[in-house]
Amino acid sequence: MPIVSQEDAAPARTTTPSLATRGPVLIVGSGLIGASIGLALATHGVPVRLSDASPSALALARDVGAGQPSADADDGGDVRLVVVAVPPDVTADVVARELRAHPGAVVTDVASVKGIVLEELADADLAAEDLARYVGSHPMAGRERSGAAAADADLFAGRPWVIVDHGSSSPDALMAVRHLAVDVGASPVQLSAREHDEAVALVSHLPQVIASLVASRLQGAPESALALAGQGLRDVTRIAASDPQLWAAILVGNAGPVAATLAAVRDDLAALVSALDEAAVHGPLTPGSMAAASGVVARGNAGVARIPGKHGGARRTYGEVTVLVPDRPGELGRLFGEVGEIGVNIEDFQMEHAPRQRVGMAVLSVLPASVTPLEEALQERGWRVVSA
Ligand SMILES: NC(=O)C1=CN([C@@H]2O[C@H](COP(=O)(O)OP(=O)(O)OC[C@H]3O[C@@H](n4cnc5c(N)ncnc54)[C@H](O)[C@@H]3O)[C@@H](O)[C@H]2O)C=CC1
Ligand SMILES: O=C(O)C(=O)Cc1ccc(O)cc1
Repeated sequence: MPIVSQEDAAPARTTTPSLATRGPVLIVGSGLIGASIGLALATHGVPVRLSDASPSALALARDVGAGQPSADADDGGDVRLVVVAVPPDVTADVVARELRAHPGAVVTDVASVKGIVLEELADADLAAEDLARYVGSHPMAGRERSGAAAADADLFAGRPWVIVDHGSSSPDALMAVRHLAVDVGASPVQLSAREHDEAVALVSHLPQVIASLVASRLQGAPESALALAGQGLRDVTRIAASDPQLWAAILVGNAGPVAATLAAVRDDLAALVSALDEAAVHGPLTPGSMAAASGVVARGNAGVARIPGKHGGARRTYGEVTVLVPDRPGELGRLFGEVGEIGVNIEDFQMEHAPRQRVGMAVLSVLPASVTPLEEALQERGWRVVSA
């Protein structure tokens, strides 16, 4: 996300925007998620006010065009929607504070854990009519970088956005949060706090812990070993670059479901380690060791086949076209432009780099029927296509 001057940033407007969400919207916590929501709304003309405990985080979010600091806001009117986008351990306190501060507003939060926020809110001594204006939510999109510098207006496009009715959320409040999700391009999914927390323990919190554990084994590895790293290691460890403090709050905030999921992995791991120990001592053909090893990989095959496609629908099998791309500025953009001119949609994309080579391999996922025509058209245009 490029830094833009305040003059270039989307202006706050009071005119009726094209979205269902009505402003002013106040975003409390203008880091990665808060600023991404602010950008998505502000670029469609919704007036967005920002606040943050950190003045520098606030200034950065303003500079990327995510909205106006609430102290400077000149958009008139009362806040209609407050989005709390602070770390999970302070979320309930901030939600309670904002419910009291804006008696006419719907308040939502985007914390990655939902049960603990509800438990803490129950202790906040809020009036029933105030609690009715609160709806928990969680956009299932993010990245391994924090802060507004990594914000992206398209972060939520095509992603699920979980909405949690705590039992006495008002229909108007639920509708306002659904509108927010849809307006930023996401698909609302209603779940209970418990259903949410158990689901994210498996699909989000477990992958984070495993990525971190794998990457932590690399700390003392010799350079000569690291130089052999390929795409598999990069795929498994991308999210190991995440913020330790934020993730500590997420993991302890969802301690029960995360511990249960990790215990199941520990049992699978213990069985494999014991089979491999036997094979190490008695040889690779020791009875049971092949079955134990292939079982781990085969059960992984079955699991990975169940991950839905990029917009949450059934997983599609795409064909791949691999193209060698010179390691020069602009070459990838030229490739994408030419694939567009050829009339083929890129469904997914991966860049693979071999250490010390001056080319990268762009792996384009396209509909199976497009593979051969695309390969031929790219070759005619002078691209080096790697045959499957
Ligand atoms: N990072 C991710 O990929 C995702 C994060 N989330 C959730 O979104 C929330 C925000 O996460 P990020 O934007 O990634 O974090 P971030 O670190 O980029 O931003 C959090 C911001 O909150 C501010 N803040 C902290 N305490 C505050 C307080 N008491 N009052 C006002 N501001 C305060 C910080 O100064 C910071 O600017 C978290 O609850 C997280 O669980 C949800 C989906 C994805
Ligand atoms: O980067 C990824 O693949 C993610 O899955 C990001 C993410 C991180 C935390 C969340 O609460 C939700 C999504």
